[in-house]
Amino acid sequence: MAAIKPQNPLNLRAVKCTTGCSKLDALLAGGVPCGLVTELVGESTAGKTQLCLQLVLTALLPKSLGGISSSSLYIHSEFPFPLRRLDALSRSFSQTTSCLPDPPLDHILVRGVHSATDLLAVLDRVHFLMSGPSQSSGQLPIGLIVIDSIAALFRADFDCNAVDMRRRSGMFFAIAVRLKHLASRFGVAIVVTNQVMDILNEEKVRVGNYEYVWSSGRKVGAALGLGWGSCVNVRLFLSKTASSVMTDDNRRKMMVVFGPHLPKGSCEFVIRRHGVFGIS
Ligand SMILES: Nc1ncnc2c1ncn2[C@@H]1O[C@H](COP(=O)(O)OP(=O)(O)OP(=O)(O)O)[C@@H](O)[C@H]1O
Repeated sequence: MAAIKPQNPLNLRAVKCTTGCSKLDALLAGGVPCGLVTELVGESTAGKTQLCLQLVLTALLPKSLGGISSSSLYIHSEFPFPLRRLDALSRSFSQTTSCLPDPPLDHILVRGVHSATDLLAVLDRVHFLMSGPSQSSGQLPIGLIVIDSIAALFRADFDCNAVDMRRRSGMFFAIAVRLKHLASRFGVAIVVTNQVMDILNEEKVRVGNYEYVWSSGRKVGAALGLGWGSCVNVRLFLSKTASSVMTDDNRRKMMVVFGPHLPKGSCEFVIRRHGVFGIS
C-alpha cells in the first residue's frame, strides 16, 4: 500500500493570486498567497514595482485563470506613482484576456503615503473598503494590498540612536500587526516591497543568521533588519546578475528566502514591455 504523504496545510488551503507567469507561479506554488504578508526585496530596478503592477492586474482575473476576482489597493511611498506603466500593462493584458473588467484601472485604488505614521493611518481605515459599500457599487472587493515601498518610509525619519531605533521597531510591529490582521480577517494578499543594504561584515552575517544574496555583484541583505524580517511571512529576493549590469541583458532572479509553504528555490525572469516573465 502506498504511504500517504503528509500535506502542508498552507498549500491546500491558501488561495493564491497568479503572478501572470506560469514559471514564477511554479516557484511560488501557485502565486502570491492570500491571508499572508509577502515581501519582495531587491535593489533599485530589480523589478519589485513591475511585479506589483502586474499583480494588481492579475488579481482582477477570475479564479479559473488563477486570479482572485478582486480589486487592489496600491499604497506607494515613492513618487510619482507609475500610472503610465500600469496603463500600458493593463492594455497589454486586456489584449491577451477578455476576462478583465473594463476598464481595469477603475478597480485599482492608489494612495500615496509620506511617512510610517501616514501608512498606519491608512491601514487603520482600510477595512472600510473591505466590507459593504464597494461591493454594492459594482466594484470588486479588495483582495490585494500592495505597499511599495516600506523601506522608503523609514529612510529619512529615523536616526541611528537608541531612542529612534526603539521608535522604529515599535512602528514596524504596529504596521505588522495591522497587516497581519487585515490578511487573516479579510483573507487579502499583502505584498510589501523592501530595499536592500550592503553587507560588509562576513562574521555578522553568520552570527546573526542573516540571509544575503549577490545582486549586481554586491552582497546585499534586506533593509530594515531582523526586526522587520520577523514581521513578514514570505520573503522573496529579486536580484540582478553582475553581467546584466555590464550588458543589455536584463535577466534577473527571483529567489525564495523563506515562506511557510515554499521550498527554497529560484527562477530567472525578465522584464519586457508586456510584463514580468520567468525564463527558467
Ligand atoms: N516598458 C518597459 N519595458 C521593459 N522593461 C521595463 C519597462 N518599464 C520598466 N522596465 C524595467 O523595469 C526596471 C525598473 O523596475 P522596477 O520599477 O520594478 O524597479 P524597483 O525594483 O521597484 O526599483 P526601486 O526600488 O528603485 O523602486 C527598469 O530598469 C527596466 O529594466
